[in-house]
Order: sequence, then C-alpha cells, then structure tokens
Amino acid sequence: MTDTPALAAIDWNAIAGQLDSGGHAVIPGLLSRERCAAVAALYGEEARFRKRIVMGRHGYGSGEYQYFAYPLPGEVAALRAGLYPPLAAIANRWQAALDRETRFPDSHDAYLERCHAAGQVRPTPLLLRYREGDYNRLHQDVYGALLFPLQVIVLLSDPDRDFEGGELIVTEQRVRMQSRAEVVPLRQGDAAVIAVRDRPGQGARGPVKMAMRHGVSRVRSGERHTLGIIFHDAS
Ligand SMILES: O=C(O)CCC(=O)C(=O)O
Ligand SMILES: [Fe+2]
Repeated sequence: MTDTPALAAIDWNAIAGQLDSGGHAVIPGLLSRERCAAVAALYGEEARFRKRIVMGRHGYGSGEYQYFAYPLPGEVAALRAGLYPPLAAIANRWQAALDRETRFPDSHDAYLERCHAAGQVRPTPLLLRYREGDYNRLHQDVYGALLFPLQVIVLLSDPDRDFEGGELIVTEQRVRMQSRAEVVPLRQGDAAVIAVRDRPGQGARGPVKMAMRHGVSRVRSGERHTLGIIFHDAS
C-alpha cells in the first residue's frame, strides 16, 4: 500500500493560494476509504509505535495518540516524502516573506539529515484516536529548534457515519489583536495542510506575522481517527 496516485493529482496552486490567504488548505480525497481504514487499523498494532500519549495526563485535552517508530509504515512514509517537496517550495516563500534566513532542501531525506545532525532523531508522524467526549486543546507542534512550517492532518474516519463533533479548528493571532478561529471542513480521506507555528500575512500597512494554533472540538459521539504528518523529527 505504498503507491499514492492521489499525490500526482494535487492542485498545488490552489493549495498555495489557500495557505497564503488563510494559513490552512484542504487536499480533497488524498486517501480512499479503504486506505483510511487500513491506516486507522494500525492503531492497534503496538509494535508500530515508539510512544503512546494519553492526552488527559499532560493537559493536552482528552483522547490519545501514538507516535510511529521508524521504519514508518509504507503509506505514511510515502505521504511524508511525497508531500514534502511542494510544501517546501511554499515554506521557502514564507521564510523569505518573514525575513528568515533558513531555506528548506528539495527532498525530505535531505531535511531529515539536517534534523538528525541537530539531534532531532525521533519520528513525529502520529495516529490520533478520539472517542465520545474527547478533544484536543489548541497547540503548536514544535519539537525542537528545527521546525518545518507546514504539517498535514488526514481525517481517517467518516464524519457522516463514524462520529459527530470533532472539528479541526485553526486559530490565527496578529500582534495586539485577539485570535480568529476557523473550522477546517474535512470529509473522510481529505487532508488539511496547516501552518505549524506562524505564517506571513497581509496587514493594512504591509506584511505581518500571524501566530497559528490548531486543535479539535469535542467529539459528541462515535470515534474519530486522524493521521498527523509532521515533517521535522523530535529531539
Ligand atoms: O486530530 C486532529 O484533527 C488534529 C491532530 C493534530 O493535532 C496533529 O496531527 O498535529
Ligand atoms: Fe497537532
């Protein structure tokens, strides 16, 4: 299950436009229903993971998630490597807009070499599981000094059949302003691309920096699984 034909069909101009205007974008139908089920089913395979986090124990919300161990399952590895290059092009534009010097290499292997040389060696892709009453507090997925500014979240469950509530929320905050929230509408198999920590935005008097956070509203019933793809590794 390693080929991902849907990658070739992604309209990256549309994604870049959505990211530039709102800090988040949707890739429709990245994974088929069957692939979603296969990835979600990995949750029960303990040996696939390096760590399980029970969110209530850390003040992160309610529910749980597990970080994959290396080697990543084929589907997850293919998505991480395949989504990276077009996202790196967007990330590099953002770096320039924010007057930051770091530029990201063309291939994810090259970026991981950089992470690993800096001591960020632990894999960050994760599977999340929410049941009735669970939610995820607004947060930023920062795992060390090296940070790739975009991440991807794939909705593996079907909001029409599997769960109610449980909406992905993205907030942005400009200096001296209060936060603005948006719900990212996702169907099963859709992927959200979101800013990890901040992004360039347009203010009345020129470019501004928007601080970004994301979370998940309370699942009112059923079960919701997501796959999180973060491109920097963790220290
Ligand atoms: O379950 C979600 O929609 C959010 C997952 C998340 O926070 C992440 O992948 O970083
Ligand atoms: Fe997150």
